[in-house]
Amino acid sequence: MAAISAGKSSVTARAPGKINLHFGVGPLGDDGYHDVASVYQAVTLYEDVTAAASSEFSVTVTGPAATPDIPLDSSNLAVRAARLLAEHADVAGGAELTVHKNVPVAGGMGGGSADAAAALLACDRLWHTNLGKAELAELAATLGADVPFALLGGTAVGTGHGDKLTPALGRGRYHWVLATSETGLSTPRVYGELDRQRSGSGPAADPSIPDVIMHALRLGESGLLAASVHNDLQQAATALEPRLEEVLHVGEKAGALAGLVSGSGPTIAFLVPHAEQALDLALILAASGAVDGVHRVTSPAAGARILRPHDGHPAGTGSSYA
Ligand SMILES: C[C@](O)(CO)[C@H](O)COP(=O)(O)OP(=O)(O)OC[C@H]1O[C@@H](n2ccc(N)nc2=O)[C@H](O)[C@@H]1O
Ligand SMILES: Nc1ncnc2c1ncn2[C@@H]1O[C@H](COP(=O)(O)OP(=O)(O)OP(=O)(O)O)[C@@H](O)[C@H]1O
Repeated sequence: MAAISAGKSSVTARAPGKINLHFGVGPLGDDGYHDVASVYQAVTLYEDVTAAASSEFSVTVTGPAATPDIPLDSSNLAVRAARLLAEHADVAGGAELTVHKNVPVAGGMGGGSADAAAALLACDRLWHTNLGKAELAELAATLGADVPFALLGGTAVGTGHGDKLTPALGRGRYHWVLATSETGLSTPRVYGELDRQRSGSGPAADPSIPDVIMHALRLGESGLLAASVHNDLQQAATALEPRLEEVLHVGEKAGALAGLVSGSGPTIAFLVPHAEQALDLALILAASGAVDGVHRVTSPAAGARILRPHDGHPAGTGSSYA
C-alpha cells in the first residue's frame, strides 16, 4: 500500500462544463438508465479542484456558482472521485479538496461531473498513482454518465449511458450565451418526465446521431449547426419549468441562431454568430428579467488538465488529460 505523507503539497486540476448539441434518448433499461446518443461539446466555463495531501477526505466549495445545496459529505462528487481512486490504487490517506465552482449547480451542464473529473486527475497527480487515460475513464464512468466526457473535453459522441465516447473531428469556434437559473432541475426527474410524456406511445426508438450535425461540425458553420441542434429532454424540462419557454422566446426574438436546453436543464444555451452578438444578447437577456444569470462562453473547450502541479511548475504549463 502506497503511504501518503501529510504535508502542504497540492495539485489543481481544471475540467469544463458541457452542452449537448444533440441529445437523443431511447428506452429506459432495467438498470434505471436510458440508452442515449449524445453530441457533447465542452464550453469555457470551468471547475477547478485543488487536492492537498491529508490523512482524511474533506471538501470545501467556493466560487461564484457555489450554493448551500451542494453536499459536503462523502456524497460530494469530488469526494466520491477521490475516494474511488484511493480505493482502486490502494492509496493510504486522503485529500483535502477545494472546489472552485463556475458551472451552475443542477444546471444540466455537468458541473458535478466536472468536479469528479478534476478531482480524479488532481489526486492521480498528487498521489503519483499515474493511471493512464483508459483506466481513469473507466473509473469516471462508474461515477456518472457525464464524467468521462468532462475528462476528455472537446467534441465527442457519447453512446450507451452517454459514457462510451468517440472524439469527433470538427472545425470552428462557436459563441454561446448561457441563460442560467438559480433553481436547478433534478436529472432523474427530467428523465422521468420524458418517460411519463412518452407513456402510451409504444417503446421509444433507439437513439442515433443525425448525419447533418456531424456535417455541420466538420464544416464549422454556425448557421448549419443552429439548424441541427436538438435535445429530446427539452420538452420534459420545459414542462417542469414552464418559464424556460419564455427565456427561449426572448433569446430567439433577440436574434440568436438557436436556443437549446442544455442536457436536463434548466440552463439554456443560445448560439450566436460572433462575440459581439453574444454581448448584445447577454445584455438583452439580463435586462429581460426572465433569467437569473448570463454567461458568454465559447466551444469547444479542452478536457480536464492539471493547472498547478505541486512540484513548483508555474500555472498554465500543466499537462492535458486528452
Ligand atoms: C442529461 C445528461 O447530463 C446529458 O449529458 C446526462 O444524461 C446525465 O448525466 P449524469 O448527471 O452524469 O447522470 P448520472 O449521475 O449517471 O445519473 C443520474 C440519473 O439520471 C438518469 N439517467 C442518466 C443517464 C442516462 N443515460 N439515463 C438516465 O436515465 C438516471 O435516473 C440516473 O440515476
Ligand atoms: N461537487 C458537486 N457539485 C454540484 N453538485 C453536486 C456535487 N456533488 C454532488 N452534487 C449533487 O449532484 C446534484 C447534481 O449536480 P450537478 O451540478 O452536477 O447537476 P447537473 O449539471 O444538472 O448534472 P448533469 O448535467 O450531469 O445531469 C446536485 O443537486 C447535488 O445535490
